Amino acid sequence: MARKFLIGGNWKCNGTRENVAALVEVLNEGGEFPDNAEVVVAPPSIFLQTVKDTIRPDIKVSTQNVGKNVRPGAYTGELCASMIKDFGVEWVITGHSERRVGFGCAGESSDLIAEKSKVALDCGLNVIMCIGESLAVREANQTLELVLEDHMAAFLKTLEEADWSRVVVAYEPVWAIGTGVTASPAQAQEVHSAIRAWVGEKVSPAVAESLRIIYGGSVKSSNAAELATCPDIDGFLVGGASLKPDFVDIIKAVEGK
Ligand SMILES: O=C[C@H](O)COP(=O)(O)O
Repeated sequence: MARKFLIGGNWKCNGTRENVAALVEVLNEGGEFPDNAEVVVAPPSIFLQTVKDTIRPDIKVSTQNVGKNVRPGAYTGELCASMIKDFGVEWVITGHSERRVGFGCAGESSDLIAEKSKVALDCGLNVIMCIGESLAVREANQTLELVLEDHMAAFLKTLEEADWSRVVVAYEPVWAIGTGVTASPAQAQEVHSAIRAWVGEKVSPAVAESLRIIYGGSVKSSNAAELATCPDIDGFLVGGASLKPDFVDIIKAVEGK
């Protein structure tokens, strides 16, 4: 069965009330989306309510992170999985490289990210789990080692086979995020296909076949169509361009792919 493309817009820490409303309007007036595209946007938490209430029904909403605790409690600054579920949000993002690095604070480890992902899955949420290497790792020829044996291995250790049906893996090379440098289709395809083969071996061939592996890193409408022709690229996680009308063109770029 063909995998449906997942196109995610990660708004990161961007937006004012005014331009969030304007962005929602652009998306709402963006016309019909391709049948083979599923669209999710992840606004900053403070805008979740307004986006959820005003965005077109065929765009789902996601948080950009999730706490590791299932239940509400004394966790200042966190959103917990049961709270997100109760609020009616269906998706969460985990393990974005910006959270792994930590903005000058303690970053999130692969084990913590896997733990958070599992908690979210157990609460019935869908999870976009991010992985990806830095430029130094790529230049040292250690991309697959890091992505598979560290990032993916932590998920493997923590998730059960049934969990993978609500998982999307987002491969985001850190050197391509926000830099304008996109991985070439060949570079992205090489890693995506290695991830799928690894999942086939370590989890099951059926899970590997149905798993959506999306690419993130300077995706724009000008490169989306070509990336979408790669057999193991099942969509995109878009940062900068998801804040612009270009996001609608990225969604439409997967038409017929
Ligand atoms: O989550 C999205 C990625 O970090 C990609 O960001 P970017 O499209 O601005 O490069």
